[in-house]
Amino acid sequence: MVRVIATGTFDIIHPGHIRFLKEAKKLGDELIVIVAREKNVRHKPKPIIPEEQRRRVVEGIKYVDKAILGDEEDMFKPIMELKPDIIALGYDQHFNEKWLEEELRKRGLNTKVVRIAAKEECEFCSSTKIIKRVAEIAKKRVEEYEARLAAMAEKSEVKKEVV
Ligand SMILES: Cc1cc2nc3c(=O)[nH]c(=O)nc-3n(C[C@H](O)[C@H](O)[C@H](O)COP(=O)(O)O)c2cc1C
Ligand SMILES: Nc1ncnc2c1ncn2[C@@H]1O[C@H](COP(=O)(O)OP(=O)(O)OP(=O)(O)O)[C@@H](O)[C@H]1O
Repeated sequence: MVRVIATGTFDIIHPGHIRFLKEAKKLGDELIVIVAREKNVRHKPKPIIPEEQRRRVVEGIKYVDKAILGDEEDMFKPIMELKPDIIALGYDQHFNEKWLEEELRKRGLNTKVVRIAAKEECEFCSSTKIIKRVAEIAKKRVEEYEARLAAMAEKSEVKKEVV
C-alpha cells in the first residue's frame, strides 16, 4: 500500500486542483490531503472559505481518500503521524524537494518528494483569479444598479417639477 500526501490551500476549487489531485493519486494507492490552516496562509491573501469547509470539499473529490486540516504550529507533525511513502508537490508550490527530503530524513522518514509538473491551463484555473473576477463583476453590478437608481430618481424629480 503506497501512501501519497498532497497539500494546499484549496480555497475556491477549480480544474487545476482536480488535475493536481488526479496526478497525485496516480503515484500510489491512497491519497491523503493536508489542507493549509488559515493562520499559515501568509504567502498570499487569506482564503475566503473557512478551513473546515475547504477540508470537506477536498475530501469530496473522487481521487482523495481522506483530507485533514494541517497542524497550526508544526508542518511536520501530521507527516510524522501519517508516514507517507510519497509527498506530491504541485507545479508552483514553493517548497524545495531536496530540502524537504533532508528534513524528512532527519526525522527518520524515507519519504520520496515528487514534483507534479503538470499545469492545467484554463482561464480560471487559479483561486486568486476567480476571486478577482467575482470582485470585479460584483463592483460592476453595484455600479450599474446605482446608476439605474440615480436615473429613476432623476425621472421622478422631473415629474415632480412638471406637476
Ligand atoms: C509536506 C508539507 C506539509 C504541510 N503541512 C502543513 C500543516 O501541517 N499545516 C499547514 O497549515 N500547512 C501545511 N503545509 C502547507 C500548505 O498545505 C500549503 O502547501 C502551503 O501553504 C502552500 O500553499 P499553496 O500551494 O496552496 O499556495 C504543508 C506543506 C507541505 C509541503
Ligand atoms: N492550474 C493548475 N494546474 C495544476 N496544479 C494546480 C493548478 N492550480 C493549482 N494547482 C496545485 O494545487 C495545489 C493547491 O493549490 P492552491 O490552493 O494554492 O491553488 P491556486 O488556485 O494556485 O491558488 P492561488 O490562485 O490563490 O495561488 C498546489 O499543489 C498547486 O500547485
